[in-house]
Amino acid sequence: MESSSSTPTTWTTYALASLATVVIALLAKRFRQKKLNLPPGPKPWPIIGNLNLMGTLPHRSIHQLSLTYGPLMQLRFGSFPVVVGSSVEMAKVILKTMDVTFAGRPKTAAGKYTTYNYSDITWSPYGPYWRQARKMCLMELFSAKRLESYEYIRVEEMNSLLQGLFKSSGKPVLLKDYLSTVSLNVISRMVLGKRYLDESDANSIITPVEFKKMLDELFLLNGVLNIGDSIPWLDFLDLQGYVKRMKVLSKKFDGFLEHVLDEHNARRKDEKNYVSQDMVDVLLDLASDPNLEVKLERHGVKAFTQDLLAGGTESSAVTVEWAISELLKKPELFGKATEELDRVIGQSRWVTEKDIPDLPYIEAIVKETMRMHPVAPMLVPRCAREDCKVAGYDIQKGTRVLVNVWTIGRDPALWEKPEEFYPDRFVGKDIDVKGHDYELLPFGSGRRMCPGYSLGLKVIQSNLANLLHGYKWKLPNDMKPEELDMDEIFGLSTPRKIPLVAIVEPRLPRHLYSL
Ligand code: HEM
Repeated sequence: MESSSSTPTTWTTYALASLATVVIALLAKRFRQKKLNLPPGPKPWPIIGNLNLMGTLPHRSIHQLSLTYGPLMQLRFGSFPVVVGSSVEMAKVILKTMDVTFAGRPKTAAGKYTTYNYSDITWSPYGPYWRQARKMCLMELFSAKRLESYEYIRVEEMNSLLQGLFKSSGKPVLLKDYLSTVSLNVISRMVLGKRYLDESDANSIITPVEFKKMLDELFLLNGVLNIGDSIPWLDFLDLQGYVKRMKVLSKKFDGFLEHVLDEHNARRKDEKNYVSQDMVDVLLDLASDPNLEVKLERHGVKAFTQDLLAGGTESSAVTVEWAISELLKKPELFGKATEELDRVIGQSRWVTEKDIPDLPYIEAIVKETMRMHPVAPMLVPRCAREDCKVAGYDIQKGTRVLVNVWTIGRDPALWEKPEEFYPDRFVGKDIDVKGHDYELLPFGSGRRMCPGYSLGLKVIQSNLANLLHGYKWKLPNDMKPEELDMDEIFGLSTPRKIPLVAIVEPRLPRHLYSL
């Protein structure tokens, strides 16, 4: 009897106790959140957060918002807080003072599906695997010695660009095609040991056109705002169809990379006095090293290889195309560049990489192009690895962190007439692009800074210098400079929306073009 009469009381007690616990937990959470001093930002909508405020060019939408909410702003993309730094001071805090805290990368569908489940360098989380990858970049892949040893490749490929343009003199040319062929061939020969994607190679399993399309798709898919990344419970619907495209793309890349690794492994096995000749060889050597701190698996070698091919191809071509476009809009600047080239180099030879430090105006054009058209306008997203405070505001662990270098490049407090393409602003100024001048960060800064920046810069500077040294440039069909469209499209890189078409005429003695 006693037990039966006490049962309902016990249940009621349990139920009340549980309810009280839930209420206390909810109140505690609310109380904790209330106490958080989050950076200012627009009020988020339920479910979508602030995604409704993002236009087709998110860096521009975010720029507009930062004019209202200030240099440290918090947005919400679906379920995730996103903090944006938009000033030199904030860039310095995020990329230098608190670099270790913000050295993570968010988990995205692109990282999962297109980079072998985050096994590449760009999307791998901060930790021993990524640290080892960066060490390899520093010591093996991009050491000054190795880059110098590949100079002959860069020269040969640039020569074929200059020759190709000579053959098309007087006719409209699609500059980007020429530029991405050079970049692709340079990086392909350095990383894979040969052009691989040579039209004339009967064994080639992929055409250059197809491969460039794959790289364009990779850059686009790595830069898009995929709804499933922001609203995980909608992920399975793949509303924009991006995940499907990622899976198709990764299959294509994998087929190609498998072929590359098989060929390299065969040579390692068959050649008597085998020595490593290219970056894939170096990666395979490292993968077979038993003393490596963290094992590098076959899929890791493929992921790194793809990263290097992608990082090395698109960005340099995009930057040179923007530079020539800006000059065509302000043709009087061609004269300043050629005056310097004629004075320093003369009319009897081409420009070499070693000449670049003697060509401050060319360097200034490159910097000005990177200020106005940074390839990655908000760098690559980072992720807070722990709760922390920036400028007195609370930033929660897992927050995605962007640095809007596009906004910094347009800050009127830093740049006079920021909308104007004016390379002279850099002449005689001690500002470089190597990650310590926070007003100009096209390669980022800190631990996650672009490891390929010195290669990228070499290709951009020497290609641009020779394009200006060797050719006169004009717009086709008597197009006026003001009619040249300067719209961009957003992805992981930010190229011209309408590729540049221009007409070139040689400006050096003819015999120099038989390269
Ligand atoms: C114009 C040329 C280039 C530009 C403007 C550029 C820009 C960038 C930027 C902005 C980042 C992100 C930095 C950050 O998160 O703070 C990055 C990362 C990276 N870049 Fe580049 N890049 C260029 C060329 C290259 C080249 C030539 C390679 C390799 C061949 C390369 C490989 C990478 C890799 C692997 C990362 C990821 C680094 C990490 O997460 O630790 N890039 N690049």
